Amino acid sequence: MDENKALNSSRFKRVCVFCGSSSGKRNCYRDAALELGKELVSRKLDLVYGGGSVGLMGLVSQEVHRGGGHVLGIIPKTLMNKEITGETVGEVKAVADMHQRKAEMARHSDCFIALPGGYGTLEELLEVITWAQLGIHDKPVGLINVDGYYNYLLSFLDKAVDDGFIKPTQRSIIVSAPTARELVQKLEEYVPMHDGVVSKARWEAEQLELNSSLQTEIAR
Ligand SMILES: C/C(=C\CNc1ncnc2c1ncn2[C@@H]1O[C@H](COP(=O)(O)O)[C@@H](O)[C@H]1O)CO
Repeated sequence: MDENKALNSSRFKRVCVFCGSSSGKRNCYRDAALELGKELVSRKLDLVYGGGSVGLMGLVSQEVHRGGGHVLGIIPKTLMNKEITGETVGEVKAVADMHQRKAEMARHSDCFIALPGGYGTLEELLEVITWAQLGIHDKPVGLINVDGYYNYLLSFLDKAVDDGFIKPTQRSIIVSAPTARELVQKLEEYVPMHDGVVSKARWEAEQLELNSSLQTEIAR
């Protein structure tokens, strides 16, 4: 198959990106954010992210927006102050709090990608892995291990498997690769495991309920 055809026929439509609200101290992190933005554009994939223009979040979102992709930023009302998150490109969706934000980011996406980041990125990444482990969703989850940034996290997960806290089958929920291109390709090929304990249908119904009460709250 020719490469352009392969790039245009993704199993995904919308990709959720978790990444630093800072840019980090090394150029490789900024370069990786821009490269991910370009990769999404080349595959005609839309972006869902935490909103705002700070740090790597700003770089990815601006790159996708510049390339003509749709950008959806999901921001809690308390973070909507431009002094905190900066200007957001594309569509902005306001939510009540951080919990609603994560649920909405997940609901609007077909897969998840983490770039380097800090506590916020780790928390978002680990939550969607936990949801996959429970069977709440079966969307692929991956991280871009830019210049070995996540080596310690990946080693820690191996230690958790060795010591019996993570099942070997569940270790494979998280996919990693050094570049955006390699990671997206791996996510395209990812086959979800099915030994979760919670019904996906029930979770989706709960999200719908939460969403309608949220709309009422925001409208007030
Ligand atoms: C606290 C600071 C800026 C806050 N601005 C943010 N704007 C939008 N989204 C944010 C912000 N901070 C965190 N997030 C979410 O968490 C992830 C980034 O957190 P990290 O700790 O920087 O890794 C990101 O994916 C957002 O969804 C001033 O630094």
